[in-house]
Amino acid sequence: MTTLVVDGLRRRFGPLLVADDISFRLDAGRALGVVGPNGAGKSTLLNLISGALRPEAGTVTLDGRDVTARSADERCRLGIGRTHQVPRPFTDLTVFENALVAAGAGGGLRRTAAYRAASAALDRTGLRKYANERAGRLPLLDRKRLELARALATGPSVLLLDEIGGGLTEPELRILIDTVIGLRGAGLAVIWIEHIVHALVEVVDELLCLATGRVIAHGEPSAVLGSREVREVYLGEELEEGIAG
Ligand SMILES: Nc1ncnc2c1ncn2[C@@H]1O[C@H](COP(=O)(O)OP(=O)(O)OP(=O)(O)O)[C@@H](O)[C@H]1O
Repeated sequence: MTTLVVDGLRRRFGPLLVADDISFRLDAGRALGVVGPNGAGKSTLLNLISGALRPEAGTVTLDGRDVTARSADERCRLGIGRTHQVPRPFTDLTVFENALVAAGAGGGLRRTAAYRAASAALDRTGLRKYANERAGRLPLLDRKRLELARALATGPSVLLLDEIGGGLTEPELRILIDTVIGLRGAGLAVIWIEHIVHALVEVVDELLCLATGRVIAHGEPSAVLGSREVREVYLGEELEEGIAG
């Protein structure tokens, strides 16, 4: 069973502490939502897990293997896949070619295995019918799906999602939520950063709230959303929306 363990992660940017002793574990088939105000350190946390950033202290362990010293490319091959907040497809390549590049260059898969992984990623994200479209021509929902498909094509056991719900309509969001529920059901461990709290609450088993790089609450979603400290850092708006939704 895949287990991601994050232990005591710490990172600063200049004088600013953006990850302050962050620890948690996540098993296969579980989903963790990460919330927190702008600048809380959510994307930084994903970057520390994916290897885009190195911590000053702390470790990231995947299936009992310490990957802290591994590069982002190596971690991707070991099973940590991610999406980016701003989708970055190769706009001149087709949707299938984008997934194929991710399977090969990101996942380290070759030939038939890469084709299979790319093809499965398009099926899981509902993009099969656009396989031969140029990625640059896709509307927003499908660009988000392609970002997800590219992460899936790398063959992850841990999937890191960075605000893939932003800018979508409610029906589009519904499709995305169902897709992520399916991925978790298929045994992936999912970490999803999202400002749209009601979407997160439908998918995740636990929530973690960050503020100024520190975990201020972590646990069952309704308990986290009900906590006074969490409500104080949000000062209302997004969180009220989340609870109402
Ligand atoms: N490369 C960098 N150099 C310096 N400061 C940075 C860098 N990346 C992020 N920061 C700062 O670190 C803090 C945390 O940023 P981060 O992007 O992790 O927050 P976030 O919670 O993801 O925010 P948002 O919800 O707005 O995406 C912010 O104050 C940000 O300005």
